Amino acid sequence: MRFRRRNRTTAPAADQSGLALRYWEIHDDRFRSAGLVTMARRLPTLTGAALRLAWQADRLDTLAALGLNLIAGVFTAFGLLATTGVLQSLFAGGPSAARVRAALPALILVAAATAVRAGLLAAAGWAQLRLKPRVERLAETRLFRLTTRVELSAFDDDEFHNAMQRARDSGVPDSVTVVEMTVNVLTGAVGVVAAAATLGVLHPVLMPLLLITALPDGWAALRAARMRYLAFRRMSRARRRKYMLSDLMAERPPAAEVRAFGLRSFLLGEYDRIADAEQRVELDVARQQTATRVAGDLLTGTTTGLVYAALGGLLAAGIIPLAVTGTAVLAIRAGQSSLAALMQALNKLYEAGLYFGDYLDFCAMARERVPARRAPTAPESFGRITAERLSFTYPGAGTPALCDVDLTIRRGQVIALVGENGSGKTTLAKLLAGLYAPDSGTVRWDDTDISAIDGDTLRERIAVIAQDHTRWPLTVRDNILMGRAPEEDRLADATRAAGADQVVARLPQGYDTLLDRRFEGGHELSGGQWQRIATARGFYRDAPLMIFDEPTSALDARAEHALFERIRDHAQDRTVVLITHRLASVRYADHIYVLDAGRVTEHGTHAELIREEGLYAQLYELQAAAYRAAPDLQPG
Ligand SMILES: Nc1ncnc2c1ncn2[C@@H]1O[C@H](COP(=O)(O)OP(=O)(O)OP(=O)(O)O)[C@@H](O)[C@H]1O
Repeated sequence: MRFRRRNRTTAPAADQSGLALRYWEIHDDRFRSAGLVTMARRLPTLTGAALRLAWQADRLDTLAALGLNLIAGVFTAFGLLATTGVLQSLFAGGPSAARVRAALPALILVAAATAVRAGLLAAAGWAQLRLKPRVERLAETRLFRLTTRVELSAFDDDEFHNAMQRARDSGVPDSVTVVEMTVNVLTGAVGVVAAAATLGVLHPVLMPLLLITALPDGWAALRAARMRYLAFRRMSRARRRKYMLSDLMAERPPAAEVRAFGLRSFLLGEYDRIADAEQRVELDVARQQTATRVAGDLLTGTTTGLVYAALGGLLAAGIIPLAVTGTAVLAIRAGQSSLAALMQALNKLYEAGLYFGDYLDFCAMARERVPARRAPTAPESFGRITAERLSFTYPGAGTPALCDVDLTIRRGQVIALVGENGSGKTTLAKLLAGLYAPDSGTVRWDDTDISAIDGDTLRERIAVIAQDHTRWPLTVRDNILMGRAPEEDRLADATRAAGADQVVARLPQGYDTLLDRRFEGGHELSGGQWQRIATARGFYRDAPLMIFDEPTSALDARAEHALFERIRDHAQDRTVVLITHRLASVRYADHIYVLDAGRVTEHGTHAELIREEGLYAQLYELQAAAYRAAPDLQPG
């Protein structure tokens, strides 16, 4: 089963409940795969996968959970057969005391079988409980191992997000349920087989009667489970939207803007709209489920009545004696309760299997998007980086973000990427950093095509200070080290180079200050202070290629000037790609590339580009004119 591409409709469409759908409500045509027959075919694979997961989580507990349940089943059959001995002795002729005495050995066997069975089931239950947290942890760890390795473009894909959300929401918790229910199905099945075998030994006609009583209930339970799952899938996009809105209303970062822009009623309105749609679907499901359950109960009552009538008929016709009829009633009762447990477990297994199937599908989908490990590692450094005819379109975007871009960077140079908003500078930087793979064209480090080398080792050699850098809710130290080994001297150098030393000096616990106000003792930084910390992170990596994307957008004039000076100093033995709109600082770059609508339209030194009188000259002149416009405000 694979994810099919859904029609990416943005126009409102009507659904079964008459709702006008928005983009987050569009149907998934994979609903058909939740059918009973498809699912029945898939169950062995799913239970196999779940048991493998359990086996990897803990072999001993898996063996104990399965094995002890099986042995307990043998004792169920044994106890039932011993009951026949008790009843036969009790229904035989002679004085009551003698009959009770005769029944005593069989009675002791019944008691012993019941006690052993209870002990075995308790031990199996304990093993199951121990298995639970381990399986869940393993499933979750596997998920995060994949989500942190998949190619970056997966995060631009709505299908990937939907699948990931479902896998996280229900797939992970239900991996445990599938394991648990597989064991319960086995337990129930063993109980049913024990009761059926007992009935078979008593009289062959009795065995099918037991099965007839279970069918209606099983049918109703499976149908109800399928309804719940379909509703869950149908609303998965809406749920994502709802989570997003709840984060906007209850998380710290947007809290100030929610108030400043008076967004409260807008957000609550959107939330209500989605919650209403979700509620309508849920109420609909509740109604259908109740109807199904009532139908199932009616049918179960009827079939049970018929079974007892048949048993009475067999007794009246003298086909089975009274003692056997008594045991048969007990065996049918025991079998029915095992069947009910089996059906309940099968039902939960079916339902959890649907969600666990989503988890497995997501893992398979993510695995396909994990970049292949390549043997060649990235060179330690380079003499020259060349990009040739690079083109790239974001997944689902109509127009390319980059088109036939050529560029050369020599070691030790500062290269500037300049252009208006949306011209493709950040995208080009991400391609140079190996974060996105180009659709066509190549990036080479000397003669090595970076698409042929291991991505992780390549990124080790590159420091990217992103425009939208993450404000990690960690200590200052961890924010700069980013998991690398701590070296106090280098940490101090990097912090100083980024101008973050003044920030750290003012913090109550210095490098150990937690930068998250949501926790006690947490501290918040200003935008510019955060930017200095992010820059220090880049300097600490000490990579041969450094990419600074708008590193001074939040800095004051003095800090901006100082940072550009330091970036130039750093470029002496490293190479810097600088993206900035501050053209006064760009003039000192060794080479400037001007991008316009994803293409390089001009390149050269500052002086050459000014002489060319193209886009760069225009933008530079605009900024310079802004300073010349008020000569009376200029110093001196
Ligand atoms: N993740 C994405 N998915 C789809 N389109 C994107 C994505 N990121 C950027 N784009 C689009 O690609 C184009 C280039 O964006 P990019 O961020 O490279 O521009 P930029 O030159 O860095 O802009 P700015 O100066 O505003 O930072 C834009 O049209 C933008 O809308």
